Amino acid sequence: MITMEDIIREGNPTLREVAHEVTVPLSDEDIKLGQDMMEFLKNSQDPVKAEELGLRGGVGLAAPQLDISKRIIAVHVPNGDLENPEPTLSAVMYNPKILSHSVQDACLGEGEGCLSVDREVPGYVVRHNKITLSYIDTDGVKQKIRLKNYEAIVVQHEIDHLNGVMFYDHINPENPYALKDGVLVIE
Ligand SMILES: OCN(O)CCCc1ccccc1
Ligand code: NI
Repeated sequence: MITMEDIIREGNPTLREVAHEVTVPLSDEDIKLGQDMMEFLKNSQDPVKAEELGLRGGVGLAAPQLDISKRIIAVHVPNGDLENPEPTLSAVMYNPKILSHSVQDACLGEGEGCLSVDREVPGYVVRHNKITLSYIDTDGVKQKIRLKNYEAIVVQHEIDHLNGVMFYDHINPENPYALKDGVLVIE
C-alpha cells in the first residue's frame, strides 16, 4: 500500500526526468502499480483512512512521484456533492498523451499544490481549459477522451510530472497572479 513515505519530494532528480513509455501489453507489475496508485488516491480522500495513514489528500498521482520513471498516472476526482459520490473522473492512464487542446486557457483560482512539494507556492498555474487525451487503460485498451475545467487541469498537472515539470514552473515569478486576457479562472 502506498503511503506518504513512498512519495519523493522536490530535489529528487527523478521529478525532473522525462519518464519512459510503458510497454504494451501491460506487465502485471505496471497493472499492480496503477491499482496501488488509485488505492492511494481513494485512501487519501477518505477522512478516516487519511487520518489513520497520515495521508495528504490528492486527486492525482504520477509514477515519478514514487521514484518510478514510467508514464503512468492515476486520477480520482470526487464529485462536489456528498449525495452523489460518483467521481467526475476516475482512471489509471498508461502513456497518456494530449492530442489537441483549446485555445482557451484556464487556471484554478486557488492555485495548485503538489504531494511532492512540502510548501505553499502561490500563484496562477495557467493551463489549457479543454484537452483531447489518448491513453491506454488497465485492460490495455486505447482510450480517447475529452476533458475540460478542473478535470483537464488535474490531468495536465499529472502529465507534467511525466515530463519533469512542476506546477510552479508555470507561475510568473515577477507577478504570480498576472493573467493574460481571456484566461478562465476556475473557482
Ligand atoms: O501530482 C499529484 N499531486 O501532486 C497531487 C495534487 C494534484 C493537483 C493539485 C492541484 C491541481 C491539479 C492537481
Ligand atoms: Ni503533483
